Amino acid sequence: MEREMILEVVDLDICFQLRGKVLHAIRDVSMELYQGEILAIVGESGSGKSVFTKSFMGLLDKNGYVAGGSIVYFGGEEEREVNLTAISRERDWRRIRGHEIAMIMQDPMTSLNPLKTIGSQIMEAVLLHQKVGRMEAIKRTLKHLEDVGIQEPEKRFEQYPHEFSGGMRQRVVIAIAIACNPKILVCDEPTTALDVTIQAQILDLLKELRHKYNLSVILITHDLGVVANMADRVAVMYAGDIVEIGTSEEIFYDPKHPYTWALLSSLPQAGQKGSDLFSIPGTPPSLYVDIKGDAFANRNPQALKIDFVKRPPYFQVSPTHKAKTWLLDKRAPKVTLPPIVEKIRKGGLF
Ligand SMILES: Nc1ncnc2c1ncn2[C@@H]1O[C@H](COP(=O)(O)OP(=O)(O)OP(=O)(O)O)[C@@H](O)[C@H]1O
Repeated sequence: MEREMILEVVDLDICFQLRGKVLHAIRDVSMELYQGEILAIVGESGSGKSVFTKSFMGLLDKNGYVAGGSIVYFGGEEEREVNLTAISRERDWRRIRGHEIAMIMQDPMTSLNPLKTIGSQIMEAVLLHQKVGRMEAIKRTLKHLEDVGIQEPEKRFEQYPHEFSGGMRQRVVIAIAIACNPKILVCDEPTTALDVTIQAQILDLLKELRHKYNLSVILITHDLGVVANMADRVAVMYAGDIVEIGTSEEIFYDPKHPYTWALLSSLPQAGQKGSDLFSIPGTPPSLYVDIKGDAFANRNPQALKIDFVKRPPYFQVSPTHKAKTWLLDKRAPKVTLPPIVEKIRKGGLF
C-alpha cells in the first residue's frame, strides 16, 4: 500500500547564537513522516530531539534559526503544501501550531491553566479549532474527555487541574491537543514524569487515538524500551543527526549503527541490578565546533580509521532502513556485535 507523506524534512540545519558563538544543533537532517504512523525519535539528552520537532511549529528559542534545508507539510487546508521553513510571522505559525501540528510536553502542568476548569480549557480549543456553537462544543468536549479515558466526564468537566492525578492531567492535555484537530501530534517525553504503570496506559491511549483520529504521532524519548511495543518506525538521533532510521523490527532486531547498539546495550534487562547497567562511556562531541567524521567515533570501541576523518553517508539496508555508518561500506571489516544485540536478534529480549 502506498503510504501518504504528511511531512518531509530535507537537509535541515538549525543553529543557535550564544554569547558570540554558534551552536550547530541540527546537522543536515532529512526525514519523512507518513499519515497515521507512530514514529519514535530516540537519543540521549542534548541530541536535538526537541529542537528538531520544535522547528515544525515555529517554537525555536529566539536565538535559534534555520540555517538551511526545508520542512514541507502536506496536510494544509485544501491539501496545500506548506513550506514551514518559509514562515516568519507569528500569525502564520498560529495557523499551523495546534491546528495542524500539536505538541504534548513532559509536564502536563506547564500546559494547563490552574485557574480554569479542565472542561473550559478543552472547550476553548474546540471553539477555536472546530468552528461549532457553544452547545455542540460542550458535547464534543465531553466526547473528547471520554475518548481519552476520563470517566464521569460531566463531573470532571467542572473540576480544576489540581483535582486530577498526574496521569489524568496528561490525559486532559491530550484531550486539548485532540480538540484542535491536528494531523500531527508531537509527544515530547509524554510519560517521563509518570509511574511505570501509568506510562503504559498513556502510551496505549496514544496508540488508540492515532487510529480514531488518523493522527501521525512523533514520540520523543530517550528510552528505547518505551518504543518497542509502540512505534511503527524509529529514528535514532545522535549529536543533531538521525544516524539510523527503520521500522521498529529493523531497529531492534537488525540494528546497524554502533550508537544504536550502545542504546540497546543500555536497556535494563531482567534480573540486572542498578550497578550492572551498561552506560555509554564518554560524552557527545561539542556542537560548537565542526564535527569531523562520524560524531560517535570517539565513543565507539569498534571505530574505523575513516570514522575520524569522513562523515559517513546513509547506507540503505532495506527500502525502509538506512544508517550512517562506515561499517555498512562494502570494504568495512566484519565486527562482532555486542552480546545484547545478538541476544535480541535471537529473540531473547522482546
Ligand atoms: N536556546 C538555545 N540556545 C543554545 N543552545 C540550545 C538552545 N536550545 C537548545 N540548545 C542546544 O541544542 C542541543 C539540542 O537540544 P535538545 O533540547 O533538542 O536536545 P534533546 O535531545 O531534546 O534533549 P533532552 O532529552 O534533554 O530534552 C543541545 O546541545 C542544547 O543545549
